[in-house]
Amino acid sequence: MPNIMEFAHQTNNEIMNNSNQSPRYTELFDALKSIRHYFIYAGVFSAAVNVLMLTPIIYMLQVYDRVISSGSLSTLSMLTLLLTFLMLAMGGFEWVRSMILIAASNRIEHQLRRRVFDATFKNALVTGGSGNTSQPLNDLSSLRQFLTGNGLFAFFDAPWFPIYVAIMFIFHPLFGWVAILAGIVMVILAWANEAVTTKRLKDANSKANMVSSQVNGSLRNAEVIAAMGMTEDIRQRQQTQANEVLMLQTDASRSAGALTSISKTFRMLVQSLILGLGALLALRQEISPGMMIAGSLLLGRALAPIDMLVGTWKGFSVARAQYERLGQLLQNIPPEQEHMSLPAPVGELTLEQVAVVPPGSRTPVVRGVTLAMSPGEALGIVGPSASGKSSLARAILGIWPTAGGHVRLDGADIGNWDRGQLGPYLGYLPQDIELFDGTISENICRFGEEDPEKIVVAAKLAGVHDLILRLPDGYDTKIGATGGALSGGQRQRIGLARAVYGNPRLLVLDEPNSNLDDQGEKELVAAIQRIKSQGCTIVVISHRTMVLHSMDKILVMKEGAPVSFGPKDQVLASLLGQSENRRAGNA
Ligand SMILES: Nc1ncnc2c1ncn2[C@@H]1O[C@H](COP(=O)(O)OP(=O)(O)OP(=O)(O)O)[C@@H](O)[C@H]1O
Repeated sequence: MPNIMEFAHQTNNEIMNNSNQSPRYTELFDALKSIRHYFIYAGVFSAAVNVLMLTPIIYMLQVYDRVISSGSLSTLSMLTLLLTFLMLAMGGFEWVRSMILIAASNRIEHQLRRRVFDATFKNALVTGGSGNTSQPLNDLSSLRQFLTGNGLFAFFDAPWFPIYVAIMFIFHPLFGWVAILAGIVMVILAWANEAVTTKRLKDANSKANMVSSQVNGSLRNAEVIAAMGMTEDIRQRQQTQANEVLMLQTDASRSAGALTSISKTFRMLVQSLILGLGALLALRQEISPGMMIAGSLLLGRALAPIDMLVGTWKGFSVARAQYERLGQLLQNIPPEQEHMSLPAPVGELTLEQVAVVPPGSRTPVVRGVTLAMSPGEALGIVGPSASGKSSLARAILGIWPTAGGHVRLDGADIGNWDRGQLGPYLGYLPQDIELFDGTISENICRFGEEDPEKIVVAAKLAGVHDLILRLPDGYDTKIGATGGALSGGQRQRIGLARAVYGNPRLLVLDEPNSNLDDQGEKELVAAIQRIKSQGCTIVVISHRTMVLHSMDKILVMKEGAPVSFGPKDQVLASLLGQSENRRAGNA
């Protein structure tokens, strides 16, 4: 079946490795473009701030060259009044500028949060586990914070460098040349800073993220680790990687720290030297004493943003890496296409030559499954371990795309349904039942709007109502992410209540009885009968015969392919016959 391999190849290349394409990050760029007016306003206020920053210099020039020589107190008081007013205005403009940037950052977060959230989840699905990280959401909030941080102001102020230099040229050409030279040296220092830190910081960050997700994974399995005395080995593994992060970060911080010190020292030195140059020119009567001091102040002003750029380069590099990671994610995971709204499904399930390739893999694990189920019918899937049962269940639910053939619900390909619209009509109890942090009722109603009546109906349908009432806080009992105060069997049964919440039309149960005793299994069979009688199509993966006897049809899987499919009695009889033949052969 060559088309399966092609699909797998395409899946890997197109979905996973779009990173090979030239990075354009159109979506992220467009989002930033949509808030450009905020940056324009911030630029206008920056211009006003930068013009007003000349006020103290002009004031000083006037005081030196006019007030001191004329001894006019009224001129001094007028100038001082004007200075106070303009400085207050400058402070106000600076405040407005930072408010504008805060508004811009809130806007970008609102605009992208939902999309990044969806992409983060879809990424976890399509990468088959390697992309299970909340990093994109952290990246978004850090990027937003950078947009409001001080570092960004440097980018607004830096373009004013030529204007300050032009004024210095007017004072004296030598002043201008010194400023240009100093600016060039500072830019070289900033560039060197970038060159030595960026790669190290990027490596350190991705390693740090890996370490943190490994630690989270270890914490989730704390019991296994403690029981088998693995703490020391896990700690050492974590420590080795944490040391690498530390080394990379230390290296980057050391180089950045050295270059920042050099840059600061250089700026202070040049500022003093220009004062000396000014004194020389004043002695030669080429400039006034006021200009001598104004020159030094102007140089300080012109170089300040460049100095700030050097200081914030680290933050800028981190923000750029975040921008690239986010851009890459949004590029790899395009927004969900709008699907046409379909009428509520009745539960007609058809599989046509279905083939499945796990995300991130190239090998098909299910091939050629064809079957049809009517509403209210139950299908049992049996087969040895790793025969593709759970993979087929995921394809039936549309969590994994089919690599060949079609899974149809009410005639429409499961992939063409709008997930938001379809979700309430589907119920799923996976093999590893994950309950979420919250109360039992929140878990049962899938964290949607709590409807006590529907919650109790679901609990009764799943046969767990009495069990829940016996718990200390009943439906309000808090359970942690790992199931908290519940036993394995209780978790499984509450998972079943969550799956049947809202009267779904298609219910997929992956080994729902793995943690149940005989009594629990009897209750499960009764629950399946109740759910069936409501017209829900049920797919159950199970090894146990008690559950299989309550099914209508059975599919037997082996090594990813269907071995037989048909009415329960017929398939079970043939399975029984086969195993008796084997036993007779062995005897
Ligand atoms: N995320 C994945 N990425 C790659 N391969 C996978 C993934 N999940 C499952 N597989 C492979 O698919 C094959 C079928 O696995 P699946 O879980 O569907 O089997 P199963 O019949 O449900 O097994 P069991 O009865 O043990 O639960 C296995 O060989 C497994 O290694």
